Parts: sequence; C-alpha cells; structure tokens
Amino acid sequence: MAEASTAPPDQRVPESIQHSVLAEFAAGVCRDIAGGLLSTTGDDLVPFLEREVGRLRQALEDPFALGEGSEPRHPPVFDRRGRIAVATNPVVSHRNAIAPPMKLVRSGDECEFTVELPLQYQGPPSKLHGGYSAVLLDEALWKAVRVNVSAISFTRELTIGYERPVPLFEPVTVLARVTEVDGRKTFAEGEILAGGEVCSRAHGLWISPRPRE
Ligand SMILES: CCCCCCCCCCCC(=O)SCCNC(=O)CCNC(=O)[C@H](O)C(C)(C)COP(=O)(O)OP(=O)(O)OC[C@H]1O[C@@H](n2cnc3c(N)ncnc32)[C@H](O)[C@@H]1OP(=O)(O)O
Repeated sequence: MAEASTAPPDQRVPESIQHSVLAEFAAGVCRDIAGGLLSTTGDDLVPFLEREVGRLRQALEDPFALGEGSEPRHPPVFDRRGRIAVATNPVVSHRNAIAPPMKLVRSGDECEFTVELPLQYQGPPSKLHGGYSAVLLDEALWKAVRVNVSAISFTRELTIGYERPVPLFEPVTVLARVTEVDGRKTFAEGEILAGGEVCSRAHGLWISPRPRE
C-alpha cells in the first residue's frame, strides 16, 4: 500500500475535482472525529467511532458520487499548469482537517470572515483558546494585506488584546483592514466579534521580503 506522501502537494499527481471533493469530505469527518473524541465518553465512544468510520466507508464505496452535480465547497485554485492546487492553509482550507475552516464572506478594503469553533479549540470552558484567537487574526489580517497590497508579505509583528472570551459553538465574525502602507511595510488591524461585541483586537506589521539581488 502506498504511504501518505510528505512531499509538497505541487509535486504530487494531478488532482481532479472529484478527488478534491472526496478529500474535503474526509477532512470534515476527521474534524467531527476530533471534536467527538472530546465529547463522547464511556459506552458511547465505540458507536460514535463506528458511525464516523461508516461515513468514510460509505463515501469510499462510491467516492465520486460525492462530487456528482456539486462543486467543491472550497473553489479550487489552479496552478500555472492548470492543475488543481491543494490548499494546505491550516485556518481556511476545507481540505485541512486542522482548519475550522474559517470562511471568507467579504473581501475588499475590509475583509470579513465567519467561523464556528468546535470543542477541539477550547481553552477556558466553552471559550476559545487565546492562542487560536491569534491564529484567526493572523490569517484575517494577512488576507487584508494580501488583497490590498500587490507584493506578498509575511507577519513581522502581531499584537492581540483579549477583551472578552470568544465563545465556541456559535458563529463569530473576524474583520480585518489595512491601516497604512509604507514601502515594504504594511500595517493592519482587526477584531473578533461575537453577538456584535468585540472579543479580541489585533494590530500588526506585514513586510514583503527584499527583492533578491
Ligand atoms: C507563496 C507565499 C504564500 C503565503 C501564504 C501565507 C498564508 C497565510 C499566512 C498568514 C501570515 C503568516 O503567518 S506569515 C508566517 C509567519 N511569519 C514569518 O514566518 C515571517 C518571519 N520573518 C521574516 O521572514 C522576515 O523578518 C520578514 C520577511 C518579515 C522581514 O525581513 P526583512 O526584510 O529582513 O525585515 P527587516 O529588515 O528586519 O525589517 C524591514 C523594515 O521594517 C522595519 N521594522 C521591523 N519591525 C518593525 C516594527 N515592529 N515597527 C516598525 N518597523 C519595523 C525595519 O526597521 C526595517 O526598516 P528599514 O530598514 O527598511 O527602514
């Protein structure tokens, strides 16, 4: 049996829409298993796992039925050779089981995302782990920089203020915008909101690398 490759995805065999749909479905099952392992105890554990494995087995019996008449939930990105690029991003990619995934709902001067965090992101009871708030904000502010500045930039500084806990199990909004562009430096800010109230604020600096000599 072939082992899972650790090579970067662009070195793998070409993807199809159907493979992409199957992989996204499998990632969704993995997410449900990750959350369920934390909320399912005692005698409920075995039936829970059987159910989840059954969902995967059913999909594998007719893998391409999943894709019939449907588009991947995450529109495919094509590489320079016209192949589907595998989106590895650990915050927004539907194919990455670690990603919640956070969804971009508006893009422009301000970027808006929505996300609902299950139990595997818990810090305080029923609240989001603070480190994960920083992950969401890093991604959102980076996206605002990416949309508004042509050169690719990387996070140089990120400051987070935690004003209220971010709740799990309900939709929260993440907003981000650029505040200043100064040569290779771009400053951005943003917030996580729940029920219309700001829970966390972030500001930071993104820098595009110096052009190679
Ligand atoms: C294919 C891609 C897909 C990309 C896909 C990405 C997916 C989304 C990821 C989300 C975003 C991330 O997490 S990105 C990953 C996390 N970040 C990283 O790994 C970045 C690691 N850091 C770096 O690689 C580097 O530090 C860079 C490239 C960011 C900057 O390098 P550099 O060019 O050498 O920078 P440096 O000279 O130190 O600073 C540049 C200028 O900024 C000034 N400066 C530095 N800090 C500050 C500061 N706090 N406030 C004001 N100014 C500052 C300096 O004085 C200098 O001014 P002057 O002398 O010019 O006047």
